[in-house]
Amino acid sequence: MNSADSQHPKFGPGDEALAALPTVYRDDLFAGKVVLVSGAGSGIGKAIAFLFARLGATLAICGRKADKLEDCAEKLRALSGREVITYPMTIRDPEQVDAMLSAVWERLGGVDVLVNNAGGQFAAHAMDFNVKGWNAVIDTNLNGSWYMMQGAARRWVEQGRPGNIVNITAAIDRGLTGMAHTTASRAGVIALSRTLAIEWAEHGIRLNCIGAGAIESNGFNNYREENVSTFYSCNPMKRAGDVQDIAEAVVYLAAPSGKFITGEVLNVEGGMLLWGEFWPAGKPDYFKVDQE
Ligand SMILES: CCCCCCCCCCC/C=C/C(=O)SCCNC(=O)CCNC(=O)[C@H](O)C(C)(C)COP(=O)(O)OP(=O)(O)OC[C@H]1O[C@@H](n2cnc3c(N)ncnc32)[C@H](O)[C@@H]1OP(=O)(O)O
Ligand SMILES: NC(=O)C1=CN([C@@H]2O[C@H](COP(=O)(O)OP(=O)(O)OC[C@H]3O[C@@H](n4cnc5c(N)ncnc54)[C@H](OP(=O)(O)O)[C@@H]3O)[C@@H](O)[C@H]2O)C=CC1
Repeated sequence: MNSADSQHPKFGPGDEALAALPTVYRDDLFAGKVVLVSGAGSGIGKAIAFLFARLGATLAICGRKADKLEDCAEKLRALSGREVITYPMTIRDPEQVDAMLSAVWERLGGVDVLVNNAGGQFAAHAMDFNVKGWNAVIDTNLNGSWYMMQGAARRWVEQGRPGNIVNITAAIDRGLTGMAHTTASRAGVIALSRTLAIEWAEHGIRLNCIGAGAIESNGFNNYREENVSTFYSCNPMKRAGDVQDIAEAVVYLAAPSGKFITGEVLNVEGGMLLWGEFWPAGKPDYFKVDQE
């Protein structure tokens, strides 16, 4: 997405709108804090970065595409007047993760909050997955998030300072048809976070997950139009969430409001776990009920 497109994306708010979205938080909540957001060049990650910048944080952002990151960083600098570090890399490569974390720690002296937002999947029925596709999703969402978590935690322990991790996952408790690979990877991140919340409590490290439902964002561009339309009716609210719903939930968990919360999953999904159908790869005939 180039700079012009980022003002008028097909899905979700443009940059100008993003910078002015209403928020319940006070504008110095993260003053003096450093926040690292992965996948912040677009969609939900960008909204998270914008909100933390508005709340006084210094941002470091990473993702694969340098141009998207730089475009986002320019807007963040204009918004906050503070330094913003960009680091193009893939979270799938542990060496690139390590190099990025070292660079951020060196430039900013450390990080207070890590938001593991980078990730994704493709919509397909599980019978049709090939090995490469399965591995790509697991490697990105599960392994990538793990490298980031361990790398940050090691540095926090070394420095003797507390840390805070929020992982963006999906609302998977009822399964997600057409996304079996992502449910496996997100369940892995959730189980990992619960376990690490115990192991790393002695170091003052808190870890929590957001279970996102259908959130209107740049990510919708990866799905066929006829399937995207179902994302707006897959919950009792019969609408998609917006990127600020996730950004504000992340801030709630990362701020002092979340100081007694760890190992938790906060589902932000408009009630989708109670009711609704979601068919990102199309509805199989088996589930089609004749309407009389
Ligand atoms: C019960 C009610 C439930 C309601 C639920 C609501 C729940 C929430 C979910 C809402 C919708 C979800 C939204 C989002 O998550 S938005 C999106 C986030 N962004 C993305 O997903 C980014 C786009 N995806 C990717 O980047 C890729 O999918 C991937 C993660 C796999 C990374 O791929 P990469 O580009 O790095 O490529 P690789 O070379 O490593 O691997 C590509 C291989 O992957 C396979 N593949 C890719 N696409 C498809 C496809 N469409 N069908 C089948 N297989 C696919 C394939 O093996 C690729 O290899 P080849 O290219 O060599 O064939
Ligand atoms: N939108 C929704 O309804 C939902 C989204 N989610 C999850 O929320 C997160 C954000 O998604 P969303 O904003 O919607 O979609 P986007 O596709 O806009 O965001 C995904 C981000 O992840 C980055 N990314 C992907 N792979 C890698 C990698 N290997 N290394 C580094 N960065 C990577 C991308 O950056 P780049 O292009 O530079 O690689 C991109 O900025 C994802 O994990 C997504 O699966 C979960 C449930 C629902």
